[in-house]
Amino acid sequence: MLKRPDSVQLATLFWILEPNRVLLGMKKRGFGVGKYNGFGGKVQADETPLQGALRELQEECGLIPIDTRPRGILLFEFVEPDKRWYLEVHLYSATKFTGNVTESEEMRPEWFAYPDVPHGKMWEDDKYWWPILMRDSNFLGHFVFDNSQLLSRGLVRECPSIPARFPRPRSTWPQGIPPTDADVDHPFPDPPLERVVRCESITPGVPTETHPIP
Ligand SMILES: Nc1nc2c([nH]c(=O)n2[C@H]2C[C@H](O)[C@@H](COP(=O)(O)OP(=O)(O)OP(=O)(O)O)O2)c(=O)[nH]1
Repeated sequence: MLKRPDSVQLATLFWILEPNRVLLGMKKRGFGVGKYNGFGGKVQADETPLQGALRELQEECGLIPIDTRPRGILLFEFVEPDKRWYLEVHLYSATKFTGNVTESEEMRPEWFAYPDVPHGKMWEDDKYWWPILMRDSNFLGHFVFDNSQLLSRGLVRECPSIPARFPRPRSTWPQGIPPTDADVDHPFPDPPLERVVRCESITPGVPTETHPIP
């Protein structure tokens, strides 16, 4: 029997989306090493997610964004044999920036034309929300990873406005108790939401279609 979850870590992801190309970073060390991703990392205790996102972007690739927009929150749930823990990742994007693209100890930046984005070398959940990012909309997502790495199920919802924190069905957020096993199957608030995409019962390693639900 799993223990109650005891850990929620805030993190960020910043996407530099020019009209014809996106700047990705190849993670050179640590969690997700070898994968291409946006730029980001853990939010520090004295920071808001936006402050953390701006700091991480500059540290990892040297850029200062001009037209920053919040784009979504992803709640990643990692289920391990004796515990489960959560990463609440706040996503931002910008199309304009100042500074020069610079490689850092953590990330090797590289521009990709949109048709060439290396989805096979990115986190497995990304393909479920990437289309929403690409059509300039926003989203909330909840993904469960077994043994920290294998995506086992998830749910993404396109939604026009992004709340300050990932919404919970109970009013205990943000001070209170992380979700129980029962809560995490229904992590979203009631509508209004424009579109739901489910990717449940994923067979590890097998690409699964997303299913828009009208
Ligand atoms: N696109 C995508 N990004 C993810 C997924 N899971 C996941 O942790 N990330 C991102 C969110 C964060 O930007 C990063 C995790 O933070 P981190 O642990 O790498 O932080 P860090 O190495 O920068 O460490 P630090 O500098 O904050 O100490 O990876 C995922 O499934 N998809």
